Amino acid sequence: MEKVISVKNVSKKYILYRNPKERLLDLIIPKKLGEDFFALSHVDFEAYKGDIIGFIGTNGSGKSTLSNIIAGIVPESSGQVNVKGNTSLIAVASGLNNDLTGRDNIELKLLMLGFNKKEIKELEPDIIKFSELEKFIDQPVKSYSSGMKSRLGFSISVNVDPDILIIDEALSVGDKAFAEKSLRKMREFKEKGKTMIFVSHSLGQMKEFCEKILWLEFGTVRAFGDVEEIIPQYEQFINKYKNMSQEQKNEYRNEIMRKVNE
Ligand SMILES: Nc1ncnc2c1ncn2[C@@H]1O[C@H](COP(=O)(O)OP(=O)(O)OP(=O)(O)O)[C@@H](O)[C@H]1O
Repeated sequence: MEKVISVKNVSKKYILYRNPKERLLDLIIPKKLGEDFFALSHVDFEAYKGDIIGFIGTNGSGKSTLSNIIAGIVPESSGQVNVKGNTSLIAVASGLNNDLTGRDNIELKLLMLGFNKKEIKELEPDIIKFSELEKFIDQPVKSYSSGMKSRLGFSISVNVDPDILIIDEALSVGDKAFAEKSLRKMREFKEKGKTMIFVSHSLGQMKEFCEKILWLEFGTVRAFGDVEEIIPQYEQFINKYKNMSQEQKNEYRNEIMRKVNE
């Protein structure tokens, strides 16, 4: 089996400032202002060609950060990331220019991906058809609902035939019919042996679609394994976690962070 994604000891640090003035001062005066915050800490993860992997974890656990790093949209602060082949990320808020029309966004994205004019003209009708945006395709994206944006992003990403497809919560907005159609398209990708990463809070979709699960917790890897093994453990954890008080949750978080930094 060919390894297509390798993430080794990856951390992502953000500096949290109390206000914009502090951020600006930090740029001008080399005095350390702001607080370090690790969205990811020492993450190891790998994927092989044809793997279909779900990322799960509570809010803020680092799923989108890791997806963005694998897609090459956000740089890691430390560690090594190797990705073989071209990736396409579908996220609700990803890569669309609000001032341009839907059609211009399609053309811009395809140009950036290296398609020539002729190829763009060939692909465009399929993308527009799949998006079901019809007469809205020549309206500026800022007038679109989040579901419409997601449809446009999804249609571009699946029609450019990427080697690795990363879908971050993009199926949770928009209507059921489009989500079904998108799932069908993803099943086609699965049959073609493409590698896919799927970020979702819907455990039903995860069970239906994924083979492996990466469970992230406060920016660290809690578990990585087969879907049948990890999802029940996660469900059990969630039931316990949601009944904890804020204090217990903080204590739990601190304990995990202590272990990671040992
Ligand atoms: N640009 C940024 N600056 C500062 N902190 C950030 C930035 N981007 C993300 N974070 C923080 O990093 C942490 C991980 O965020 P991320 O979006 O990866 O989590 P997630 O698991 O995808 O969450 P959710 O399920 O809510 O979408 C969060 O605490 C978030 O606030």
